[in-house]
Amino acid sequence: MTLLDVKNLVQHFPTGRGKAVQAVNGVDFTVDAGETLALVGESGSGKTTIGRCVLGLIQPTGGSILFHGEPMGGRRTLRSPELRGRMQLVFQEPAESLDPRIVVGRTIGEPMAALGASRADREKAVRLAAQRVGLPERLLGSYPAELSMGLQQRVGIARAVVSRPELIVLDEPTSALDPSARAEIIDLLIRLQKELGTAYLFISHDLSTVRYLSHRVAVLYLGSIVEQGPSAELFAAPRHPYSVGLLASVLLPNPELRRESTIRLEGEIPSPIDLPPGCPLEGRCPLAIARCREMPPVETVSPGHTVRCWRHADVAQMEQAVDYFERFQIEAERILTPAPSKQEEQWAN
Ligand SMILES: Nc1ncnc2c1ncn2[C@@H]1O[C@H](COP(=O)(O)OP(=O)(O)OP(=O)(O)O)[C@@H](O)[C@H]1O
Repeated sequence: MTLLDVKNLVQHFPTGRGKAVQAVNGVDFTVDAGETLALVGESGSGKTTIGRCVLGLIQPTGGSILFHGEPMGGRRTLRSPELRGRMQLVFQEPAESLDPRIVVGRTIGEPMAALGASRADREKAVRLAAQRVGLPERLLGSYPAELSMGLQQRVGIARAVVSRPELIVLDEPTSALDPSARAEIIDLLIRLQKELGTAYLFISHDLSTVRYLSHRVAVLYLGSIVEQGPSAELFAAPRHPYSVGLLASVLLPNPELRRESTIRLEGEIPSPIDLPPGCPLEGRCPLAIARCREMPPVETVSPGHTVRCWRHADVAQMEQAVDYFERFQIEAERILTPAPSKQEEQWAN
């Protein structure tokens, strides 16, 4: 069942000099009940802006966002009475999203209070949510500053799941965490999705976590989705030069896995105020031809997989030999598996 249907979404922010930051430029995607769609891209590619539009927090310049077939925006936001508790948000910085003066048990219960739950129901829901996210009950009376960053993020997630929402927008939920807390939070999010059937819109620039969590991936560049497809397919055989560049850049730090990438992106990202008339990647793409400079690429669609690139057939051919999927598996495991502690090492020997 389609939960969220985003069509031709456009978000431009006027700069005051007759120009505008073209943050989102005609984006289409859907999210089904219970699935995870990852929005990936470098800083400034428009991920957070899309998340804010989806939750009705900003009014898009154009296009439509349907949640259960009804448009978002105007008075219909995640806080409107009809949608309260059905959509939630988890932020990147747990400390900033929690009120330092309020004990975490009360913070977790906020969505239930907004729904008008009785005190007894609220307390029951808070205990259940804390249990679900692995937050010991004795910590419910603590203040955020008394908890580690990983536990603070568990509080943020408990607050998001307490009302059993259908959709959670997760905005870089693990990027502020150390590797071991990150791995735990990823496992937790996967488990919660299985238990509760919640859909996730997972915003991230970190491809190694995206690979673990998402069913489908949409790759954003300068406010456009350049490639979108099933996660396994996109990681195994990316079809857009930008996706290849992103994947290769994650693998580059590890010399064991490094391979001379066939496609390297160099040069400056154009300004979102002055986007080029053709493909926005043209100036950085080693495969670019005259047509790329002159005309924006049309979207090529094969079942479940879209790509916007005039050279996509050549990319597919060039990248066939690279098993990114296998390389990612190894690299993601290396990144996500915490090094054993000194004590563990002593026990092992
Ligand atoms: N309120 C605003 N006014 C003007 N420009 C904005 C506003 N919000 C975002 N932008 C611009 O829109 C573009 C997209 O920003 P956005 O925060 O959505 O990107 P992002 O991919 O989420 O980046 P990051 O990973 O750094 O959060 C950027 O150029 C940003 O400067």
